[in-house]
Amino acid sequence: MASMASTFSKLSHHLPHSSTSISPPKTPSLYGHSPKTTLSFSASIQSYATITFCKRNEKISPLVVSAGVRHLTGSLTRTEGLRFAVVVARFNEVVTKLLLDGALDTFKKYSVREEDIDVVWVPGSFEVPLVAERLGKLGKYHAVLCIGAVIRGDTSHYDAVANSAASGVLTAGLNSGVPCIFGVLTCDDLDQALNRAGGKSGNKGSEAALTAIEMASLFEHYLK
Ligand SMILES: Nc1c(NC[C@H](O)[C@H](O)[C@H](O)CO)[nH]c(=O)[nH]c1=O
Ligand SMILES: CC(=O)[C@@H](O)COP(=O)(O)O
Repeated sequence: MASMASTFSKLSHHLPHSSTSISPPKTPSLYGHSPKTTLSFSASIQSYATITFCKRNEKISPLVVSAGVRHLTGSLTRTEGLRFAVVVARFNEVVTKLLLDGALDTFKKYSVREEDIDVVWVPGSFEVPLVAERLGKLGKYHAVLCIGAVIRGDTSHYDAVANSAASGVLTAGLNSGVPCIFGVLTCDDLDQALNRAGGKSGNKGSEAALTAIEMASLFEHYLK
């Protein structure tokens, strides 16, 4: 802590009087997200106050009034005790199985235990939201990851299923109060879908699992 104080106090010589921020130690970055700054303090605050703000693991209410701005972000590394449900649509199973594999690999990589994950299969993406909301309301899970693949056909059926899945998953989260993550592909053809299920455009199931971990952690550690 002494060396932290001296680092900050040295830095403060170079800081303007207005509020500024210091980056925290790097955590694994999310797809499309850069590691975010989570600590902020004013240059006018002396080192003692700075040390107080740096004790990130302390159980302090986020609503405590302080001279520093608190930036709250879910952690990808504090996954102990987090439980997840995954709802997967069987329609276009050749794609959704790959998305699920990607999600499960990611949970494993981030130390989520297998016994803390339940996978629930449903017929199609249209059925995903109802089940997601029920799972959220059970109060057993910190996040519900929704997986599906809607692929355009000849009629407007695609729009009905894709839009229902998207707004339904949003509603499931809002109604249950548990983060419901949208891992449903909406693609023009099978190639596009396979490219996003472990092909050349990555694996969206894996990316959605990262989002689920971050949101679960945010809720568990700061928003309850
Ligand atoms: N066409 C796709 C569907 N259609 C099925 C619906 O999701 C639903 O199961 C049916 O309308 C009965 O309610 N589902 C997908 O996941 N992907 C599609 O491309
Ligand atoms: C979701 C779809 O568009 C597809 O499965 C339905 O195909 P179609 O529009 O040709 O009936």
